[in-house]
Amino acid sequence: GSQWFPKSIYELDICAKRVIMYGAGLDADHPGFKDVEYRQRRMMFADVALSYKHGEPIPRIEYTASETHTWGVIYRKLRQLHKKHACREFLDNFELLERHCGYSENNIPQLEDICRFLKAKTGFRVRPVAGYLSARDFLAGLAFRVFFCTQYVRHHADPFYTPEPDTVHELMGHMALFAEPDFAQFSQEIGLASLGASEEDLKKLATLYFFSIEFGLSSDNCADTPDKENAGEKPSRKYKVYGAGLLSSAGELQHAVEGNATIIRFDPDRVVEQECLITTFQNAYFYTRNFEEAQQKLRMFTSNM
Ligand SMILES: Cc1ccccc1-c1ccccc1CNc1cnc(-c2ccc(C[C@H](N)C(=O)O)cc2)cn1
Ligand SMILES: [Fe+3]
Repeated sequence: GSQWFPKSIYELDICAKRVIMYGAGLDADHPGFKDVEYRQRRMMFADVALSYKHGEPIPRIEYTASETHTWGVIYRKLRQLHKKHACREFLDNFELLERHCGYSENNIPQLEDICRFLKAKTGFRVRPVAGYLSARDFLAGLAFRVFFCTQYVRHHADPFYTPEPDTVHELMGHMALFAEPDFAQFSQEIGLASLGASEEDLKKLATLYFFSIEFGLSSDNCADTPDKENAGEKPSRKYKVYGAGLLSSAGELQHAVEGNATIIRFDPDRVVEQECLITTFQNAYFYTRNFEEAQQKLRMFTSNM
């Protein structure tokens, strides 16, 4: 029969319980796997997420000294890289998070405070999630301007790249741009297109999400965007970053914009052919001029789906 999808924001409670991987990176080779204390801590976070219902305030977490230390190490490193490589919209909204939501190197912000801030800015909400949802359930949230967020902190063993999303990724990567109207609209339209979509179309939309919201680059706000004349000179700083998976990983961020990564124009017909790598750096990244352009190309693509 036809695919079920949530008809109201309250039915996201059903999606949130359909966790498919509690510890995507917690298989045998993940540093957290052997750490019993870490695994027990993860179970506490899962309980909070599974008992959350839409409309309730998000429970505040008392983070440990170890979690806060890991956060601080990453925060200081990422903020240096953000200043060089993050797009203007990200930087402007991140400053608001520092001013209004308790963002600092000594404090892991609370989802409840961020939720109130985003609701006032673009109507976006966040809600806790225990781990990976299916692409269908995850994208359905975006249709209602709801973003499922993990609340646990990555294991301290490798702070600059972790194979699974954690709260550092959500807070340092995703939150700032959900305060940006054009980005919020683009995100919601991916979600709307996913409601009731066929498995084939859903996979395409998840890949478009992946290479934009998670790993996207933009070229509009670069002082020295390349033109023909200086083609032969040293590679100028051509791209800025808006993808959360890059903005939360010091390792992959430097790989994408300081290494010699493959960077291709964001054209949906080409993007959907690219394989999404879940536990390593991507083979290629896609850039758009700006969110307006990405929005137009997405609409063209989904109207022909
Ligand atoms: C493969 C999959 C499983 C479950 C649900 C959806 C999918 C799926 C289907 C199609 C396209 C992409 C996906 C997976 N989507 C994603 C989205 N985000 C991540 C991801 C994002 C950030 C991070 C953390 C980052 N590396 C860091 O170190 O900060 C780690 C993983 C990984 N996969
Ligand atoms: Fe993410």
